[in-house]
Amino acid sequence: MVKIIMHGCNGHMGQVISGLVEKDPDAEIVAGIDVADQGKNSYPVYTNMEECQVEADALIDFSSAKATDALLAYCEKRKLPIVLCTTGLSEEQLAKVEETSKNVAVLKSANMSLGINTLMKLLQDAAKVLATAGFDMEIVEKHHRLKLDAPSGTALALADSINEAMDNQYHYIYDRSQRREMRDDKEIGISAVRGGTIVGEHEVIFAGPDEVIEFKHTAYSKAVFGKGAVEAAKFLAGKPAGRYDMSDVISAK
Ligand SMILES: NC(=O)C1=CN([C@@H]2O[C@H](COP(=O)(O)OP(=O)(O)OC[C@H]3O[C@@H](n4cnc5c(N)ncnc54)[C@H](OP(=O)(O)O)[C@@H]3O)[C@@H](O)[C@H]2O)C=CC1
Ligand SMILES: O=C(O)C1=N[C@H](C(=O)O)C[C@H](O)C1
Repeated sequence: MVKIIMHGCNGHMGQVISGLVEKDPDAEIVAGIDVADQGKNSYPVYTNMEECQVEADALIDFSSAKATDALLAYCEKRKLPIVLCTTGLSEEQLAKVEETSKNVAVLKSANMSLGINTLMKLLQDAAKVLATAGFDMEIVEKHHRLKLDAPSGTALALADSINEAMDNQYHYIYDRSQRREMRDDKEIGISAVRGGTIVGEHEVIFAGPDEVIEFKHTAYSKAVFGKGAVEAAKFLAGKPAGRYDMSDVISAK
């Protein structure tokens, strides 16, 4: 039985995971942490992270980048493996994630779904052929009106995956509204759409002379992220310090 602390337990993803774990005989949420105790969880909820000293095997985080610094320090101090799913982290926070992973197991992934993590690999192969042949690459992401960060962490991760396969020759363009020049060969354009209740859509467009190839992933429910996060917590329990990602979880299955 894997014992989990749910950070951001009152939020949309915190509630999805609470529901999934209730039906899972191999996992249990032993405590939640959030800014308030709204009385909607069956486990104890702490509003002061430091006061939560409940024994656990892993912590799952879906909260806010504002909480990330304190959360990393808390998990490092407690030697508590952390599944970090919050997006919108700053460069400084990304460096802190690397530092923390020297002392405790950290699995950071902007998208916990099997589909997106498979797409990342497919895109590397596609880019090696198509970008090398001069195709332009653009990413368009669409999310619900409540999403705070843009572009999505997933859009950035997809771009990074492509860029890594292309020896990091590309730079990212987020806004063309002030530009009066043609697109350059080494850019990946990233555009964000926000509206309604769209769970999450990512399109990667390879546009070449007289032909276009599009890869598209659509999440139809937040459960795809929740399932991945619970699997990640089970995988991470008992792991030594280090940086992990969803490809480690998928290949261990
Ligand atoms: N990696 C992945 O697969 C996915 C990542 N995400 C990311 O996860 C994050 C959360 O998403 P979602 O659940 O939809 O967002 P919500 O806003 O619904 O939930 C976030 C929760 O965290 C709480 N919170 C805010 N600040 C703190 C803090 N300092 N300490 C503790 N809790 C805090 C919020 O409280 P309050 O409402 O009072 O502010 C809220 O209860 C986002 O960054 C999102 O992009 C989302 C889906 C999938
Ligand atoms: O905020 C969300 O909802 C999501 N955020 C993640 C991101 O920023 O990529 C993952 C998913 O697309 C949903």
